[in-house]
Amino acid sequence: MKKYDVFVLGTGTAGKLVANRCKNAGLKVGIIDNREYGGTCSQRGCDPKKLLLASSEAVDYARNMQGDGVEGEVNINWRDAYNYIRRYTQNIPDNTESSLKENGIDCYHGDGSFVDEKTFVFDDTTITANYFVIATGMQPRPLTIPGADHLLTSEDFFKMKDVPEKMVFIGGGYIGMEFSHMMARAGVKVTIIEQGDQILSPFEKFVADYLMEDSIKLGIDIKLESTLSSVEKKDGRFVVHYGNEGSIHQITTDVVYNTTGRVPSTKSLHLDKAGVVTDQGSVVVNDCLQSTTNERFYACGDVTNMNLPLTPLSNLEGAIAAKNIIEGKHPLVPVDIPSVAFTIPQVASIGLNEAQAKNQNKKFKVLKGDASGWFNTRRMNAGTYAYKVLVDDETGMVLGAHIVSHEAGETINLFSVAMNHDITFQHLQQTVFTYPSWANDLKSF
Ligand SMILES: Cc1cc2nc3c(=O)[nH]c(=O)nc-3n(C[C@H](O)[C@H](O)[C@H](O)COP(=O)(O)OP(=O)(O)OC[C@H]3O[C@@H](n4cnc5c(N)ncnc54)[C@H](O)[C@@H]3O)c2cc1C
Ligand SMILES: NC(=O)c1ccc[n+]([C@@H]2O[C@H](COP(=O)([O-])OP(=O)(O)OC[C@H]3O[C@@H](n4cnc5c(N)ncnc54)[C@H](O)[C@@H]3O)[C@@H](O)[C@H]2O)c1
Repeated sequence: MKKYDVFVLGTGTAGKLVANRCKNAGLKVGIIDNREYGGTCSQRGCDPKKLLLASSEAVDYARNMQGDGVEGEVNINWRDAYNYIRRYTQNIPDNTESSLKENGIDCYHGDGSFVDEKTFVFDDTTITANYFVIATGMQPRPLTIPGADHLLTSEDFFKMKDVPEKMVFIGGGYIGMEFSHMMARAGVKVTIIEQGDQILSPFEKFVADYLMEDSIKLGIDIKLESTLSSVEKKDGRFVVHYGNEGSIHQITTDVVYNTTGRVPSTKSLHLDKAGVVTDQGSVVVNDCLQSTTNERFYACGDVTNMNLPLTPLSNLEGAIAAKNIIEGKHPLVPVDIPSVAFTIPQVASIGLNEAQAKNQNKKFKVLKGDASGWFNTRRMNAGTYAYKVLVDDETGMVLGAHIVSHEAGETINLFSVAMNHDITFQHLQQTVFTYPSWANDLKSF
């Protein structure tokens, strides 16, 4: 039997942060993970994805500049790119664990569950704690269609040593689109089967449509309003059956990735025995990130029912959960959250889209345009560049911004500063920026 002030489940972005903050405040802290330490973002999410993307970006840049200063064919060497991410990820588990231990946190490995409101058990160890923190994140959504066991996930993507000739992604969300763009640039014939009527459904249709057009030009075959029905293995390949407009179609391919979303990792924890209520697996928390049904429990990161599952939010929520455990009442103040899909071009967004602003009866003006001919894209033959910004008539504040461009993920951060610090769009436009730069383009929006 071990007793802690705080016991954290999960060693990803959120879990590590809570554990370290609580320990630094003088509390006795233990942490556990049921797999290697370090979590999703650094090992099987954002970071390895961006490392892989670096070669796609380099190739794309060089190809666009052919005949305008660059000559010679440039291609992606996937095996080298695979080794490149391995070199980055391989030390993360050990480094994460040793840094937690050096801070005086007790580190455990195991797959445990709750037996009552204050007791967690794994192997032959029993843990009691004043506070438990659930930071177990999410995992790929399992599908139940016939042949589901043939489907690979985003985790398998990062273990792929060589690229096949053909690939199918089920789901054209963040992961499906980001991976498709990398694969198409590596020479793979990609098909996306997406049940919705647009790709990247959380994004404003105006910018998602530009990406749709670019993706098609890149050679990606996108089947919208199409739902996967089954997958069968045939002669060492896979036949994907999907429904569209009432009939069933099929595609033969080498690999099929399930990129239909992610679900909270809470099933094996038996949170019900601890009196912690969940909603579709997500831990239901109040604005202090405390379980609404057991005050000994906090939750943060992807596993909560609070925010979008993104790394900056796992960080933010981890910090708030720690502050509440250490000091008491510190509610999470709602913030405007920027988000970007790392395709080429990138699609980025913050705040309300036009339909949402109308539904909320806002009075606003829409600044929208195609900037493909502007200097920033022209100088690198980068092609697509478009924006839509919603500005409140009364306050002059930005209600929402939506951009598709080579650097949309950076430009959107300027809107985040403005929206989160009450800077009007006019003041943003009046700011002096470097020239020529993407930030400076805001003056012409
Ligand atoms: C392919 C991909 C690309 C992404 N790209 C981006 C991006 O570019 N930008 C961005 O902001 N976000 C991105 N995300 C999302 C981002 O990775 C997550 O939001 C973030 O990692 C969540 O952090 P977390 O600490 O909440 O959970 P995690 O990092 O998932 O940590 C949860 C930890 O809990 C452990 N765990 C699970 N179950 C148990 C259990 N029963 N007992 C003990 N431990 C358990 C897990 O092993 C894991 O170590 C991406 C995700 C994926 C999959
Ligand atoms: N750049 C980033 O910030 C980034 C990158 C990757 C992941 N993420 C995070 O991870 C989360 C999960 O990403 P994701 O791409 O797995 O999920 P997602 O929710 O973004 O996309 C899933 C897509 O699959 C479609 N779909 C679901 N079931 C289907 C079916 N049976 N047949 C066909 N299509 C189907 C959905 O309509 C949706 O478009 C995201 O919500 C995001 O928060 C962020």
